[in-house]
Amino acid sequence: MTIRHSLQVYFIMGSNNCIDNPLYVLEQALAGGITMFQFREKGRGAKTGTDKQKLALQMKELCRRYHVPFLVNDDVDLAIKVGADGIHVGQEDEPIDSVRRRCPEHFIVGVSATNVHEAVEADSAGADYIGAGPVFATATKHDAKTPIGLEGLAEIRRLIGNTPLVAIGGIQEKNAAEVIKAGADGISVISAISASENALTAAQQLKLRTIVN
Ligand SMILES: Cc1ncc(COP(=O)(O)OP(=O)(O)O)c(N)n1
Ligand SMILES: Cc1nc(C(=O)O)sc1CCOP(=O)(O)O
Ligand SMILES: [Mg+2]
Repeated sequence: MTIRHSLQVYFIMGSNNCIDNPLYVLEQALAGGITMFQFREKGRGAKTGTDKQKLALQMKELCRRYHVPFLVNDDVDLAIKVGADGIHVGQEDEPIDSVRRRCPEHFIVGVSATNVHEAVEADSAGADYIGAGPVFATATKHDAKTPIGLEGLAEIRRLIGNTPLVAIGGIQEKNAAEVIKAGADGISVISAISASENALTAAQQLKLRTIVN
């Protein structure tokens, strides 16, 4: 599967994003058809050190069983150590050229963009995909920037051409289809799955809403 296609339903989660056991939630989401996963262990109550590494390895193994790419957020050293499929870095994380020098050649390297300038810069720097957002308001990331809206997402698509593009921030079943229509190759979500009553059906519904006819 190409990176573009893997972006269709890109689930992001850390242990502090869900009430249930995160491994149970992840397996339900995988069974429901998510196409990429990012381990994002940060914020209040997040695991650290060997506890974080152990959970990363357990989540990686689950993703391997479902043939879904396993990426790590921010923590390049951990991504390399656990044999992840890639890393996601934002504007305040390790620069992409430094990440490329340190990571295995096959690594998927995703880069965040909160505006058109950052998107064009990330594209020029050789990001494998761009995570653009927040598209809508979100309470999940305490330091999220001002929402760019569907217009901002469409402008980014116009400026980066065919580079794989995933939208993030406040995306739910009700607005997923319009995000794809605006030009994203896929949606990236945390709470739409991690805070749902049923992660399997939540993933299934998001997948149905992101199919382009
Ligand atoms: C797919 C995707 N897009 C954007 C982000 C946000 O990354 P960043 O700006 O580095 O913020 P944190 O997630 O590190 O708080 C992401 N993680 N994934
Ligand atoms: C991790 C993250 N990054 C964002 C960005 O704008 O770069 S918004 C966000 C949180 C997404 O959570 P939810 O799907 O629950 O809104
Ligand atoms: Mg980051």
